[in-house]
Amino acid sequence: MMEVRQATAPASVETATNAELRDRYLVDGLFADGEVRAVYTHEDRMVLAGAVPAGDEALALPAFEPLRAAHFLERRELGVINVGGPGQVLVDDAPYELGTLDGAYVGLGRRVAFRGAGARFYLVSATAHTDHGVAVFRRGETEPVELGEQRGASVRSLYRYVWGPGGHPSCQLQLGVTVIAEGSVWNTMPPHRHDRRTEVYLYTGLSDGDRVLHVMGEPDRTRHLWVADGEAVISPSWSVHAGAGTGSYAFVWAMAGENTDYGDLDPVALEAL
Ligand SMILES: O=C(O)C(=O)C[C@H](O)C(=O)CO
Repeated sequence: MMEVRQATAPASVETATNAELRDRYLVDGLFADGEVRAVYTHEDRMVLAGAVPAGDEALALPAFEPLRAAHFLERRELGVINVGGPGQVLVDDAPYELGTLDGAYVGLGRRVAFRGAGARFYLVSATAHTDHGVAVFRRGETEPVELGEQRGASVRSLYRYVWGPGGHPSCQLQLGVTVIAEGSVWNTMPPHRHDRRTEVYLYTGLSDGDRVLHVMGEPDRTRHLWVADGEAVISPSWSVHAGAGTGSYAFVWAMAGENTDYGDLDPVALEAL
């Protein structure tokens, strides 16, 4: 199943009802046992998906009809983060083991499937013009960038997996995981946007009763979304993206667009919000 969402204009956010905001920017219901569920957004043509293998069967990544392709990665590259228990990503039948919050990059042209009851694979894809191979990223072996401060309740560790020069090369995709420290609540504070890319956050590790208050929109007219575990938010290039959790959490960030320079972001001063 693949849902298609259109690109949106910044001014429409100010007057949108809560239901309209959620329909346009919140992605829920991605994870269902034995299925691959996907959303195609026309914002930089990113695809987000959840793949949940059940039993011992391999679960193949389908060539969803809206792609009009013989197979999913015919004209695309893929990032994978396992947000569940241990499992395998099969790339052209070769197995790669991924533990919780480990990641993988799969380049143009390859066939992908997933295996492992208990694993939950979050997938992000962008259009691609050349093959950048296959790579696995282990959170335990990745040196994080430490950000934030205790007085602002924003201490967090940012694990960069695919992030442009210095990281594994890609056509467009950038991908990583940020883990909020115990006792901190804020991600991406102070916030930013990046005019040259779309970014998507998938929140994970939240307990059932907790939520993240995710802030979006143009800096001087922000709105918010309440987001639960396993839900994602699409941030078009004009939108700030930041959030505060009511409990501990992590999130997967992924970007696609004009460049692969992680540092190409436009900071927004708190006074401008
Ligand atoms: O907590 C943070 O700060 C982030 O993780 C920021 C994201 O990586 C991001 O928004 C990159 O543009």
